[in-house]
Amino acid sequence: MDMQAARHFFSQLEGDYTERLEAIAVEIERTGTYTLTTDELTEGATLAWRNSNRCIGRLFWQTLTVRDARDAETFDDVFEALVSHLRYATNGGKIRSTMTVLPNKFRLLNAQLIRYAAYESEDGIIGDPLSLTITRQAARLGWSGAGTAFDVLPLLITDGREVRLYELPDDAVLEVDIRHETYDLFDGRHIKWHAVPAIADMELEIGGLRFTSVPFNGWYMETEIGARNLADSDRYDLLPLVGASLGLDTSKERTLWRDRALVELNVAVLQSFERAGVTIVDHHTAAKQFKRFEKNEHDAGRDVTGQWSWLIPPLSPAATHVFHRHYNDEIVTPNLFARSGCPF
Ligand code: HEM
Ligand SMILES: N=C(Nc1cccc(CNC[C@@H]2CCCN2)c1)c1cccs1
Repeated sequence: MDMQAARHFFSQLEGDYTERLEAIAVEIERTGTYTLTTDELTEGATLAWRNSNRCIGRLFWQTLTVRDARDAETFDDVFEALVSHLRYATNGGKIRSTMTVLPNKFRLLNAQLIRYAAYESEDGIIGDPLSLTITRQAARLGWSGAGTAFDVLPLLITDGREVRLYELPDDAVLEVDIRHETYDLFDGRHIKWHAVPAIADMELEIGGLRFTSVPFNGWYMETEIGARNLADSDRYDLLPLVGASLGLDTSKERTLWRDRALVELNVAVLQSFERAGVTIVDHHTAAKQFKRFEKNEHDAGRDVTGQWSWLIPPLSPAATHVFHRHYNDEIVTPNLFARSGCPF
């Protein structure tokens, strides 16, 4: 552990940290590491969001709620913290951006707090193909779902020695029925999606310290659901069904039936979340908010870093300003990284 990384972090905070840095130097001398206060942890997590190059939602970086659960001792403490996180963040649909910092000793095998299970059947996969592995792991631990395409997976929590399985209570998992106000897009099939996206497989780095268990949520941009989760051929693959339900000529690409199906599927997602009173942002509004973020950062004398290929939305990217400018993809800390330790 080096003082250099600690000095870099504290130099970004308001105020004089000379004495604090001297105390940290002593702590590192004695223990090889140092401990952040809850306030320092909160500030660091907030800066990490501001530095997340792939995130289009950064205008609201100062609104993050950070819950310090580093005192969790048992598996039950961890589960309670996660359920409490989901209830607080969901807030009846008025979603609050939240991060819970757990002790590094505990880790979630789930990539997201809420994900749908996947089952292999003779006519293909039922549910979310991304969940095939975790569903098998849950089954090995005695879990069996109802077998529908939208079975919420249990949490798999490990302390490095054993894995324990916890079912989320229904009141911690808000879901939205996806229906178009004008068309029956799914030929009567019941399609839904969960309200809160909560990432559980990334690590937070602040001042040279790695926090390896920091589930965090925001709200969805509709394209994540309508242009990827429900549309990708290796996810729910609904475009052919939507195209047929709209009466489009799906026999050849040049009718652009796929593009028409995508637009109506994304309209249905926006209409459904709005009808349910659940926070969501469309990709045009999200891009305009990101433009305001760019201006705020410039006015604050800071350079914006970003990764163009992730910042452009998957639907009509060139209709947003993001597509038409370059971003410096330099990685600054504090930041959030994929679990493998590298940021990409
Ligand atoms: C508040 C509403 C938010 C919106 C609408 C939003 C939107 C997005 C979108 C659309 C992506 C790309 C995801 C993908 O394509 O898979 C993304 C990436 C990301 N966001 Fe945000 N975000 C929000 C809040 C947050 C918060 C609260 C954090 C953390 C404190 C955060 C950190 C990140 C990170 C680290 C990535 C990159 C993920 C990766 O590398 O896999 N975002 N965001
Ligand atoms: N709206 C969100 N979307 C988001 C953000 C970060 C990461 C992810 C998940 N990315 C991985 C998925 C799954 C494969 C490709 N995309 C989603 C948020 C999730 C947590 C806070 S905001």
